[in-house]
Amino acid sequence: MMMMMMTSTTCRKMEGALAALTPLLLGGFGLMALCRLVQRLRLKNRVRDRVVVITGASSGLGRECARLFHQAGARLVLCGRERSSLQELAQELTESAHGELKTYTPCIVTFDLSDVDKVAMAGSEILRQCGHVDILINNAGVSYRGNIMDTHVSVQKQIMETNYFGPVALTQAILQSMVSRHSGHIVAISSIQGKISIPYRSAYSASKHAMQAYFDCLRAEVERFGLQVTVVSPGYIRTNLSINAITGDGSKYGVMDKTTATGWDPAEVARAVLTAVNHRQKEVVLAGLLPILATYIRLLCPSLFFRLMAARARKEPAVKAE
Ligand SMILES: NC(=O)C1=CN([C@@H]2O[C@H](COP(=O)(O)OP(=O)(O)OC[C@H]3O[C@@H](n4cnc5c(N)ncnc54)[C@H](OP(=O)(O)O)[C@@H]3O)[C@@H](O)[C@H]2O)C=CC1
Ligand SMILES: CCCCCCCCCCCCCCCC(=O)OCC(=O)COP(=O)(O)O
Repeated sequence: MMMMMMTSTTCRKMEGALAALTPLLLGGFGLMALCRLVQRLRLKNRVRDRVVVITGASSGLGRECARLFHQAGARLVLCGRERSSLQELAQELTESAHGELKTYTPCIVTFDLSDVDKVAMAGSEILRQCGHVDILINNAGVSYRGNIMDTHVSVQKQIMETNYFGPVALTQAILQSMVSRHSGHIVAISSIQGKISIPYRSAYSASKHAMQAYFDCLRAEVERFGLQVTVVSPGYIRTNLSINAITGDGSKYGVMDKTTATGWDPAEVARAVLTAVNHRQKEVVLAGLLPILATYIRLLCPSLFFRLMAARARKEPAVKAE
């Protein structure tokens, strides 16, 4: 009986508290919904009907960017080395259900980023086909696993050619047209490894540091022409990057690393790229607490960072066994 009384008293108290809280809760939810509505109304679509070139569109992050930018009404130019995988993607996009936005059949341009002459020709071909480029997303890239002592210089060059000189050559090929039109946005997909260097990634990290420096410089130089430059620095993303990575002797690494397998969803990173374009963000760092902390330690207390990295190098093998 005592128990029932207590329960019914508690229930009444709870009902009273709930009644008092309800307007507050409803007000809170209402306010949140209103904020979201305002945010959506404020969100500009700077992609609709625009010519958007995406390198490395055949897989991973590039593929997700292609899906998202296509849905947002972009006129896509899909780039990669293999026509068949890009054709398959173009077909998937063309056949996918559309919302109320007009969508376009993507164009395809194939070239190898490590051949700068071919890259320049591809840039001209893109301009010939589309007239101009509104947004260039330098996404394609290749990673590397190995220690410096056992890595052939040709491998160091190969990674720099694909990840740095390729994007530089493509940007250069399209830049003059953007400057003449006083309009254009160039996105560079770098990495958190463009900000900190970790052991056994020399070539990759160097290429991403170079990319960061080049595009920071470009941003400053082209601002007066009304052009935008965004550098995106993600942490691990769940793609085939580690499988496609090359080792010190140039062979394929071929392993899906745990860090990659448990990384960010590429669709989520693609959404951040779209938001960066729509909001004209100059820099986006998309990483967890530890990598971000590491970038601050590198900046504010380099000696600690060097000790941490040396300890990491001692602990980890250069190339993991399968
Ligand atoms: N996955 C991750 O953890 C992270 C990735 N990034 C960056 O994201 C970008 C996309 O990589 P991700 O999607 O993860 O990896 P994927 O390996 O899935 O995709 C890489 C893309 O780059 C293209 N590519 C590679 N080499 C060349 C070349 N020589 N010429 C032309 N295209 C080339 C590939 O196209 P194809 O082989 O069909 O020619 C492929 O479409 C890269 O710049 C990477 O550094 C940044 C941080 C973390
Ligand atoms: C006293 C405080 C201790 C704090 C410890 C901080 C040190 C943590 C080190 C963190 C290193 C993060 C590395 C992140 C690397 C990364 O996300 O790279 C993204 C990529 O580009 C992945 O390419 P990969 O080919 O390497 O898979």
